[in-house]
Amino acid sequence: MAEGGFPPGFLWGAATAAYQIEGAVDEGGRGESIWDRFSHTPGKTRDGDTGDVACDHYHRYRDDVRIMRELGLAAYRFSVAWPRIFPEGRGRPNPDGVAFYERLLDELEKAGIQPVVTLYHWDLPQALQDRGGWPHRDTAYRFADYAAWMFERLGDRVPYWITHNEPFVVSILGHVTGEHAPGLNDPAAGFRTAHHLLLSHGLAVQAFREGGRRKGRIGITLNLSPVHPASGSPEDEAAARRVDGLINRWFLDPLFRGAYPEDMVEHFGRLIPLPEASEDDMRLISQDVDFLGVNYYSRQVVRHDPGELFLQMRQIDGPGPKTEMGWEVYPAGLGEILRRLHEAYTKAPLFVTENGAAYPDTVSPDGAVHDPDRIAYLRDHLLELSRVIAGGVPVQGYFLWSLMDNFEWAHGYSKRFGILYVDYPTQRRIWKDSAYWYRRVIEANAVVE
Ligand SMILES: OC[C@@H]1[C@@H](O)[C@H](O)[C@@H](O)c2nc(CNc3ccccc3)cn21
Repeated sequence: MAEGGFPPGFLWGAATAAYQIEGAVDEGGRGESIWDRFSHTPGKTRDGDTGDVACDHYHRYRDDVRIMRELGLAAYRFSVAWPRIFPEGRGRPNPDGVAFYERLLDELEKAGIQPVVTLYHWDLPQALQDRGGWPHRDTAYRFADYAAWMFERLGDRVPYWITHNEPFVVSILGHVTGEHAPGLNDPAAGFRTAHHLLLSHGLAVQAFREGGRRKGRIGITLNLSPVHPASGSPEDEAAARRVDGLINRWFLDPLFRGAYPEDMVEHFGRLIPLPEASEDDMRLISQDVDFLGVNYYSRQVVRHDPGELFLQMRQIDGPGPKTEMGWEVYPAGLGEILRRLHEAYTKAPLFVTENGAAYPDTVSPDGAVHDPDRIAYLRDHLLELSRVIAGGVPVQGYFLWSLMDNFEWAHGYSKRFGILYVDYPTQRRIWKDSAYWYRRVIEANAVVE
């Protein structure tokens, strides 16, 4: 392949998530989620922003799919809101809830766009949180019931299933730092959550396999980052290894090696009561997946800090340019993490299930949205991806985060990741320059200027 080129059939897509774009939180029989409760809790999100309306995608999905078709997307990654299917998280399914996703699948099918469905992108039914949430082992079995029901109902129409989006973020930001729903500060609950998310993934994979002949493929999506020491000192190298041990290896090792990383079990075991990891659990967790989804945004740079309780480290800014999130633009990190996965963890196909950047986009007097920094970010990461694939790593698709500006969790609507600008008061979608550029990349199946 020429420099910047991609293999024939490479799957070009864009990604979103239910709570970030759908809105209509009280329509169609949807139950409350932990993000409804969290975002309506004063002080938890910027300016008190909530997903009540978001991008109103619940009502505008036909127009949004039309734009996806005009972009030339081959695939669209979205998540199903569990509380739309099971408003109480369990029991009787809600026909209006699944009907929305069937309508969305109809539009995608008409547009020739393959659906990539994430079953859990952070919006746990509040009713399950009230019964203990992810720290409670029973929630893993409720997720498996939800997943099995979805496989039965939509399995013939969905070629790619992703069980979870970023168990690290759900565990740590939701249950240790408290920046995300349900907003806990309880490390022991965080590690129980991590184990139950992985267990629920394994139970779902088992249900998927037991469902007999299945046309689709199933995997999981992890946020993965290379972790570099701030200096070559032994202390900084060790700090980087510890951070790598939590962000990356705490999830990769159970999934692909059937055990938690020994060094980190030793490290955290001294600080926190860790959950029992039975052989049966680890066998379920480490079943083969058909693919691994990788969300990549940036690298981490860390130095030793003996005063920090959890990992004795301090994250520092890398020298590169920063996006609006304060994340360093570091395209080489995408190649580093993908090559490491292929060499050290799995020969399974990989997908970049999220990559993108937030910048302070504005609508120019001419009505256009000029976002050269985003185009540069995407171009550099796609050039890196092209080189990785040319080097033999089986990356089969790329999903840009995000199709449209949306509710950026605790940052509310203050951060814009979309290639479509959303004018929230009117809900107009305005193509940014990066949308026109991405359409040209897809048409060429190669990076363009
Ligand atoms: O922040 C941008 C996106 C977010 O909108 C997606 O819902 C989520 O899947 C997502 N994950 C990351 C990268 N991981 C991460 C790490 C620490 C804090 C927050 C996100 C970025 N993003």
